[in-house]
Amino acid sequence: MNSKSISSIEHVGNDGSIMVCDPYKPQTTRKIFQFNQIFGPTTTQDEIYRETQSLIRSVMDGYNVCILAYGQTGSGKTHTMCGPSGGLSSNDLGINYMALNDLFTISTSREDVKYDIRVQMVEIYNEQVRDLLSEDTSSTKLDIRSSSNGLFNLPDAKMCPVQSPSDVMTLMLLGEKHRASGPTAMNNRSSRSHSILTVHVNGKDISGNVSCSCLHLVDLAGSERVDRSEATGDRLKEAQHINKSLSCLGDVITALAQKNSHIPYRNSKLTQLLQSSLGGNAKTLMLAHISPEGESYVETLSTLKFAQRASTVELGTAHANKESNDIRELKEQVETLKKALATKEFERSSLKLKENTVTSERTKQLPQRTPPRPRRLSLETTSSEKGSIPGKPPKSPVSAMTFNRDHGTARDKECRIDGFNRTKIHGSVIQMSPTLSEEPVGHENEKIVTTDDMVTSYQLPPDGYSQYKQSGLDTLQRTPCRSRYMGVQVSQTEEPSDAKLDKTTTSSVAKRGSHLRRSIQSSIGKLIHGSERRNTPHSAQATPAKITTNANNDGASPITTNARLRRRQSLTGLPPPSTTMSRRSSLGGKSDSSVQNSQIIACAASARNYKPLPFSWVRWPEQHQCEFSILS
Ligand SMILES: Nc1ncnc2c1ncn2[C@@H]1O[C@H](COP(=O)(O)OP(=O)(O)OP(=O)(O)O)[C@@H](O)[C@H]1O
Repeated sequence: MNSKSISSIEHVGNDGSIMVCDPYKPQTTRKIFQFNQIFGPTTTQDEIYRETQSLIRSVMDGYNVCILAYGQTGSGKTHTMCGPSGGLSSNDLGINYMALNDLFTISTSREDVKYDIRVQMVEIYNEQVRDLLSEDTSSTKLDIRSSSNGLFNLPDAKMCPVQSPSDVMTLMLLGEKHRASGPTAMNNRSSRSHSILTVHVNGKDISGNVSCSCLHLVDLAGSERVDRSEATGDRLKEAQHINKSLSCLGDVITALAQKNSHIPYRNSKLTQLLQSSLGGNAKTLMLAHISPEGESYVETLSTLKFAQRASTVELGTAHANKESNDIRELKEQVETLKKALATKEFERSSLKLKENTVTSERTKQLPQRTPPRPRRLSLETTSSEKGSIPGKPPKSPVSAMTFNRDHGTARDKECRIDGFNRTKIHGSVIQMSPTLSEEPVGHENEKIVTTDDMVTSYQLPPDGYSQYKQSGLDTLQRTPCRSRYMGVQVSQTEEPSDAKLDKTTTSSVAKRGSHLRRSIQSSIGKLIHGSERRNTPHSAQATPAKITTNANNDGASPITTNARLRRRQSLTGLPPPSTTMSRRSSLGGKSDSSVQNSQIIACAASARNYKPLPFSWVRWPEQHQCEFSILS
């Protein structure tokens, strides 16, 4: 303090009170603050340390302790904590050194406890944490990690074991050397960073009881008014970071004092690292440094207000981090069991994962070995398979009808029915959906719906339809009764107009769905295979009769082969096929009617292609049935 300047401190009481006023505005109100202890300018380092010695000793008992030096720049923080700048003399040693020295003294005095003391020293410079005990501090930027107990620490900071006070002296000189400092108008050797010296103390007595604690000795950078410190360039940048982090510290102190639910520890590296000391169960001591000169009245008032606020913070009850041998053994057992459990869980999950992998691989391989067989398909396939056995009739489609009725009816109700063909199309799709839903959806299943959507009028397969159009047979589309199934519908409704059909169809959706299904089912193994069987003497009569039965759902009006052939001939003008002609030759053979044959050839070729896959038999005949119906 300049001897010529006027002091802002009017009175210091023995009870820890202090009264300040602005010496340049004597008429302003005096401010009185109350603290635990006030130290004057003539107080020695040793006297200050003695006030803190009890705290230092409690570190050896397992308590966490933090001593902070706060105040404006040039107020003596570094002097108090580290001692005089430029070297350590035995007379003016700072709290840091004296504290560590004391720890060693206590350590040697307690013969029944073995202590392990390690030291870390870091600084927060421009909001970056740097290791002061590392040889190359510029490249050693430390990350703050959150530990399991929610507190922050610096696991990557160099931890130096110390055996004696001389070790401590060496490390502190190294840290001071590395610490960022620079001259300002307020201080020739102003600290431009916050330094944190952390002493980790682990003790273990002869009974096996252990204690673990740490001591934070914090020398904060001084708050400064830039107009007074005349900081520019790097100094200005440093000052901004310093003031910002100190502001964050003030926010945390304020939040703690007001017992807010949220404490903004994460707003700065400083408050993160000091979280356990500021709001935890540590024993914390703040040394507030002020400059008594009148020019610093504003800073002094600010520092005193801050310190008073900090003094109102209620820390949690400090407790020693001690563990008895029994507790420690139990904890070790718990940890061992936890690790064993985790290993078991891992093995179990690995096994489960393997099983899932094997299952999925099997599932992938399954379709290759066994093609998907929809329920309805099984009926039709059975029918076709049985149909290949002479004398054994195809399986009745009743079960398929029963199965499809429910689903088909439900779907029919949802659909907008605007005509026979649309109704039929939906019927055919609906028949597929419940069947397909029980099997893995295959590519061909998707094609079914697509094809139905595309060929809405007559349910032709796309390729068949194009060939059909090219052949000129599309004129048949305008003929209302080209489909056998349509013929059945017409006979029931008598009027094929859309309006009547809508009424009829809507009122008897379920029936029509059944008819459709029966029709398609009967067509699936009978129009295709049946036509093959027609070439054999025993099946030539049975197959068309079954088709009609399925279409009419009553089995009362069988159609003979001759009638069928006559009708085909009347529609197509083709001569009746030879009885010895196989289906393939009759459809795809050398017929005069290239138009009809080309159409049917497409279907037959499709049938050949799809034949190895029973699944395809389900979807293809539906289209084939319609195709065949139109042409027949
Ligand atoms: N109690 C004291 N007795 C003798 N000299 C002191 C005392 N306190 C501080 N000084 C001197 O005042 C100057 C500034 O002190 P110091 O560097 O400790 O301040 P500071 O608060 O740490 O400043 P900054 O925040 O800028 O680092 C130093 O030269 C220091 O030796």
